[in-house]
Amino acid sequence: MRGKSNRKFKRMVNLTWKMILYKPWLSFVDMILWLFIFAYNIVPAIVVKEFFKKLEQSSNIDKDVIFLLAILGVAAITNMVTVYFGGLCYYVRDYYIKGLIKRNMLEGIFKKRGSEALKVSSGEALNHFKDDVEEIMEILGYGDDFIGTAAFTIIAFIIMFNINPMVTLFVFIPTNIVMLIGKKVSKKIGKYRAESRKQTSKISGFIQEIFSSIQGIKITGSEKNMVNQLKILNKQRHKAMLKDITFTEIVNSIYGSTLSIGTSIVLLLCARLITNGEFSVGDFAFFIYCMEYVTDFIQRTGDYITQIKQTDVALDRLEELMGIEKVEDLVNSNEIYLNKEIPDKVIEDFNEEVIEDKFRTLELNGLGYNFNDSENGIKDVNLKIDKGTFTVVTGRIGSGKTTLLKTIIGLLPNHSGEIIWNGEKLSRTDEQMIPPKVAYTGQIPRLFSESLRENITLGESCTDEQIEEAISSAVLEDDVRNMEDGLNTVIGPQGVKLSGGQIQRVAAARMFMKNAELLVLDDISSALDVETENKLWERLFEKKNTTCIVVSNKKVALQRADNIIVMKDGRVERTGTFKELIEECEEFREMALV
Ligand SMILES: Nc1ncnc2c1ncn2[C@@H]1O[C@H](COP(=O)(O)OP(=O)(O)OP(=O)(O)O)[C@@H](O)[C@H]1O
Repeated sequence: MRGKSNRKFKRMVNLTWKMILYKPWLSFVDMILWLFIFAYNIVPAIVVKEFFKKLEQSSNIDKDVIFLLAILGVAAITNMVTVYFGGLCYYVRDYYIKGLIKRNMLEGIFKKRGSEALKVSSGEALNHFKDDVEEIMEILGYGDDFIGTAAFTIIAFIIMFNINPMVTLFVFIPTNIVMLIGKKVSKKIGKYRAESRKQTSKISGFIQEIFSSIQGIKITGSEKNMVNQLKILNKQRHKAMLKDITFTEIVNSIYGSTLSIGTSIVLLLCARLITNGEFSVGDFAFFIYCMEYVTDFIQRTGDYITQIKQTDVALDRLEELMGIEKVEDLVNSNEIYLNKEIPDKVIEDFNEEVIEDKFRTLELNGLGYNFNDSENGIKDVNLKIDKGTFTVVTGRIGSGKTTLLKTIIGLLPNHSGEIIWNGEKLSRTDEQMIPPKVAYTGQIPRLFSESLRENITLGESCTDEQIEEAISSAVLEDDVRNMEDGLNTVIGPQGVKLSGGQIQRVAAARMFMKNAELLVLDDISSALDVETENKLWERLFEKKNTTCIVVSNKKVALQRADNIIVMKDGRVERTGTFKELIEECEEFREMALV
């Protein structure tokens, strides 16, 4: 238990320190300004004290009184100016650090294997990007306030103690009581905050799932069920939020009322002392003036303790989202290009392990991948694929075809075995098996709600001929001709305006644009009629030197294959040509002759 809180303490210190060091000058100026803003309040307090002292001595408004009033005016203007610049520093630094954390989070997610990037829905992930990053930044803001009000309180304490030690102690004793209460209850604040964040994320995730399955909901007439589920989730969130806010407010009011009691005691004491002549009206004014700021210090100390707990929750959530042990690494210094263009080199350097030599062979030696330590996945796959060949991976549902392809191209990591390119073992397949060497089209292609042209080119500049060639290879030319705006037709969210077969071929055209040496296609012809599918393979074979690995159970593809891999229960059952397998492999015969 102690070890855990030690780790959390170290984590918070490291994180705060790293954030400060990311913009050291801005942080330094920000801290000095806020220290000054809070500590400077002692000036009007002293002026008020002197003002009342003067009035006690004489009721005439002489030039000393006017001088004191002038100082008050200057102090107010100085305060306004420093608050303006303090705010500016704070928000500029806030902008940079939030940008840095979000940049590093995005990099972390992009650097993960494609199929393992996010453990939560994208709606939930967006919540992490917004709320959790906000909570992390708050720690600096509350820290500024805490340090500033503490500085004021120390100066005020010294002056007050010199005036009257006993009254001073009555001001400061409640401070310590509140500190203790804050420490005791801060554990619960963290618990309630974690729960309310969790419930909020659940709702965002569910709404995002509803948006992405509108068709399915309509077809099955499940609108009412969806609304009911949303109501249930809302109720749970309502409960969690209510607990969170109520508890936080109760804690805050404890801080407030403890102080009010302390203040009343001081007022009673001062009244007696003034009557006895041991306390001047000026001293009394000074105490009352400072009391407000000391109260503020106590309130902000409480807020700071609460914020530390809330930031801890955000850090735990980010560690889980990113699958990292040191969340402080999210503040590792990096250029974020807020005011300038990102140089091409930065984007090019993103994948560091680029393969240089032209494709000749791909070998798989004992390749294996298991989903979440289960038996599901692939085991001990051995294969050799030569340049210019057409390899079809086939097998029953769940036999491991997709997993095999994803492991080859690095969307999933290989838990065992190795992948060898031209005799060289690959170290980071996810960074190496990419265009221009390898191009992949998944089983369920993802399209953007942009035009057909943009979906095919993905924003890269290319000639009309290149696009036409890719469209022709994907047997998409008739479809484009029949579309209202041709290539400029906007295809709607995830391509809702296209048929299943069209979506597959748009994704294929996008892949052909890359002119890759090795093409990997997962069941891309599943929604095509026989004629279109025949054309697709024919055009693919016309491309000299292209090597293909495709998942398919269709005869058209199987009969054209140089080599067929029959998968069963995650293992390679047999390999061979169509003819060989029909004669020798019962598993294949049962599937292919259906
Ligand atoms: N994300 C996942 N988590 C856990 N198990 C999974 C996951 N994805 C697939 N599996 C399991 O791994 C095994 C292989 O799945 P895979 O998708 O590779 O099969 P497939 O042959 O491509 O199936 P299909 O023909 O339906 O596409 C199956 O038992 C499947 O249930």
